[in-house]
Amino acid sequence: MELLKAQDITMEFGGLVALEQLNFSVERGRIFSLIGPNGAGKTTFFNVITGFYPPSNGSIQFDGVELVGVKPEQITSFGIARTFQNIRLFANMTALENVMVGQHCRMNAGVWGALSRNKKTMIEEKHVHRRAYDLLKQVNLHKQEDVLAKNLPYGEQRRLEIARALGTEPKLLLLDEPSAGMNPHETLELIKLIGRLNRELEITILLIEHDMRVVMNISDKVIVLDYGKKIAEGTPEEVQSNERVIEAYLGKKRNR
Ligand SMILES: Nc1ncnc2c1ncn2[C@@H]1O[C@H](COP(=O)(O)OP(=O)(O)OP(=O)(O)O)[C@@H](O)[C@H]1O
Repeated sequence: MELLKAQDITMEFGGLVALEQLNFSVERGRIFSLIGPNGAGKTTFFNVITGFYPPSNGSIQFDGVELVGVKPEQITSFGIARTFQNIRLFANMTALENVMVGQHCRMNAGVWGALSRNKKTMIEEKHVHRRAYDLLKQVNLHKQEDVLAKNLPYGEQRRLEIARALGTEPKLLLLDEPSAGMNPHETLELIKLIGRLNRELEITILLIEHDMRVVMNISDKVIVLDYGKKIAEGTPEEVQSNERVIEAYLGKKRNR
């Protein structure tokens, strides 16, 4: 069954059409990869799903709810979380604090509760603290709970971003180039982590990825964009041998 369904999504920036009448579905419980050459529109699509860019046309249904026109914070509370191509952590906060911030949208205490530090707020804070630690455990970073984000190695910063995203309790996790800058060992750990989140926490995953080893290893389905259009969709094997995909990557017969 579809968890996310985008219909006829067009995104224009001035005269540039970054996405053109894109139809795109992600089935619940699966791992989908979104690939395509540089500038194909992959990150733009993430920005449209998460409400950062209102599309010029089209609709996106998530778990039966329309997302177009909804603010990013509300989309997060519906159950969509993301990580970014360029890591966006709070550099001077510890690993644990970064994850605690991620849980903000699921907390009940408002500003007054936090300031007055009443009993209810204190209990909630304790809960948030414990859950943040559990999430660090999920990504195998619990031993680094007190390390400032900026002092973590690159691969660990990427895993911390994932833990922070998990704090929002997503049904759908969008990962933008999660393996970028990772060494082979870190990449292998990432592949295992993504598989575990999908299997054990039943999180549906859509990832943008350039590393074909990652894509081929973990994807149930691969969707290929080129110049804002979907040019192929299928299993990793099907997509790998698709003529249009090979042309797009090798730059043959390009007419734009
Ligand atoms: N805010 C913006 N204003 C103007 N043009 C934009 C904006 N964001 C993206 N674009 C353009 O839209 C097109 C698609 O960009 P996008 O970043 O989505 O591609 P991508 O497939 O994610 O590329 P990469 O793999 O290099 O990250 C590009 O031509 C880009 O320059």
